[in-house]
Amino acid sequence: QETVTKPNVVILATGGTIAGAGASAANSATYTAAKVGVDQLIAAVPELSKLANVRGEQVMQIASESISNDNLLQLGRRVAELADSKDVDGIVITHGTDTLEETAYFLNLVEKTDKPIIVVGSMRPGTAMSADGMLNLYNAVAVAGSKDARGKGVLVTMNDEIQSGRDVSKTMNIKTEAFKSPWGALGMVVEGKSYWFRLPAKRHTMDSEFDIKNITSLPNVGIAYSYGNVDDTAYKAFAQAGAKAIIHVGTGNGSVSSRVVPTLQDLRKDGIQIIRSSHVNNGGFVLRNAEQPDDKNDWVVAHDLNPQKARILAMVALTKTQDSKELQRMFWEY
Ligand SMILES: NC(=O)C[C@H](N)C(=O)O
Repeated sequence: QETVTKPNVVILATGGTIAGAGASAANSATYTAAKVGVDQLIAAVPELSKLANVRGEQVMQIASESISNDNLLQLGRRVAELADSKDVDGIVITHGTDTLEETAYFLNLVEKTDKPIIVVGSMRPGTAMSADGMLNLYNAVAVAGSKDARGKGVLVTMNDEIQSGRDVSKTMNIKTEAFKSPWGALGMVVEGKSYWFRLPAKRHTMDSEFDIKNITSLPNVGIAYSYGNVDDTAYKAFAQAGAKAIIHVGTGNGSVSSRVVPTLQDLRKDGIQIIRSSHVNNGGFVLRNAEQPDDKNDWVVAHDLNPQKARILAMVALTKTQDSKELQRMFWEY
């Protein structure tokens, strides 16, 4: 009989709905997140042992809306330690879906490894009818253990799709078809096998200039949302609270209300970086000097990064530079 050596995959559990529990099987939306421990998650999918030698670690147990910068750093450091270990072939992180796109992008920027790192969650708790967590986890372990997932950056397996952690975003809060990228999925995972269609073009992991091992803390970056009749209250409050950068969530092209422009010009003169993004639903595409004179104002554009991803890159970038031109380069390259 042929002996196949199975890959070693570590599952780092952080909480979320994938570890959630409801009162009845009919509770697909009403439940408590972050209840079930990692050993129980693994035990619920016995088929994992056919894919890989799996072991679990409970890194934290929280709903992802409560993830802090310190949590991100803690998780990032543990991922780096495991990635450095010779007996680890791939890492899966179970995570709440609310900020999953932020954590996935953060790890994509700061982990210096080509080993697969997969972030996964679920839209329904494991106690619900048609719970999606088991299959999402099975797919995550399958991709984490596969050689062809190496070097593709941090990935997300939700709803049978393999998404780039850089691009993917939660676009819906109740359907299992929730995670989408404006530029499409990278591939599919079906019955434990991956099928690839495209590769990420942006810098990540091995090719990134950022390294979790050199990051001791992350700066305060705020996000201020635009709408009709907006004023500068939020921007001033973030500045007062010590923000080093403010992500402007503009309308359309990342446009800025005439009531807000002078404040943003002043804040920039005070040393705060102003980064223009957009709140359009299907992904923004903000270009320099379109609608606002960024060269003159010394502002930065987030290009296609949504506001919450722009915050992640701004925090990581500001650990290396305070120069707005360098910051803009990073926003084009990552
Ligand atoms: N579906 C989920 O995981 C939502 C939950 N609030 C969380 O992010 O932890």
